[in-house]
Amino acid sequence: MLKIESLNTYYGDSHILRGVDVQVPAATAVGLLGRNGMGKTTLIRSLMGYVKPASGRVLVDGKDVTGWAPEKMARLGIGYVPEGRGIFPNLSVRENLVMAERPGLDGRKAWTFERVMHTFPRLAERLGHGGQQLSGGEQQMLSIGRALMTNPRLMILDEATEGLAPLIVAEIWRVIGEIRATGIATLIVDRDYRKVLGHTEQAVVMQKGRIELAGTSAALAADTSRLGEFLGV
Ligand SMILES: Nc1ncnc2c1ncn2[C@@H]1O[C@H](COP(=O)(O)OP(=O)(O)OP(=O)(O)O)[C@@H](O)[C@H]1O
Repeated sequence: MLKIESLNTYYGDSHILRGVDVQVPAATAVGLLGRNGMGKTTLIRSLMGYVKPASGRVLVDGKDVTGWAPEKMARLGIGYVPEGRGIFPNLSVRENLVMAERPGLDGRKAWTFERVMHTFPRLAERLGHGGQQLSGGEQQMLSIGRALMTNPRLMILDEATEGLAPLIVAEIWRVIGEIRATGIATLIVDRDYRKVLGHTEQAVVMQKGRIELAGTSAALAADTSRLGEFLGV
């Protein structure tokens, strides 16, 4: 459903993305791997409309949506959980969730407030708390919950487990598994390449703004020498 073709993005004079091609087929989980600073977040920000690519195309269901604003991309059914979380700190947990609620493009309401509560019991216990009163892990859950309330067809998760305690990290991976099982396509960035490869069907590895490796996650996981070369593991 998402196709990125020959994307080039600059920050000022710095050429960051250098002809990136990535596809996320419907209901498929794709991992985006690469060391720090290789361009993963820039790729996501370019496809979501936060940064304007200099050239190349972003296609959703074959339609050219390059340069569309983030709100318009969200209305196409793309849920984005940004690195560093995207919640409203001054609103309560309930308000953060309810304001995000909307049916999917096809009218589906698979994800409701009740279901998000069921998925994240911790949030259910803190409905009246303000976003800023939550722990880092709870904020991350709220950020994922907000994206799910939009009933997306594709979820983009950028470093959703970063800086969290092991138990919370395990909880987030469990939820990622649940999201996948409901047929939502996912694009997952995470430092834990084993977990990424274990939770995706396909993966790409970025190095200095280029896709250097791409294939099934199983094949990439088996090619430890090449993974080591690009991920430094
Ligand atoms: N707003 C910006 N202005 C200028 N350069 C930037 C900006 N954001 C990122 N960069 C640079 O672009 C390059 C790619 O960064 P990006 O954040 O996309 O990498 P990443 O693979 O997501 O890594 P990380 O895991 O560290 O976020 C880096 O060299 C970074 O320093």
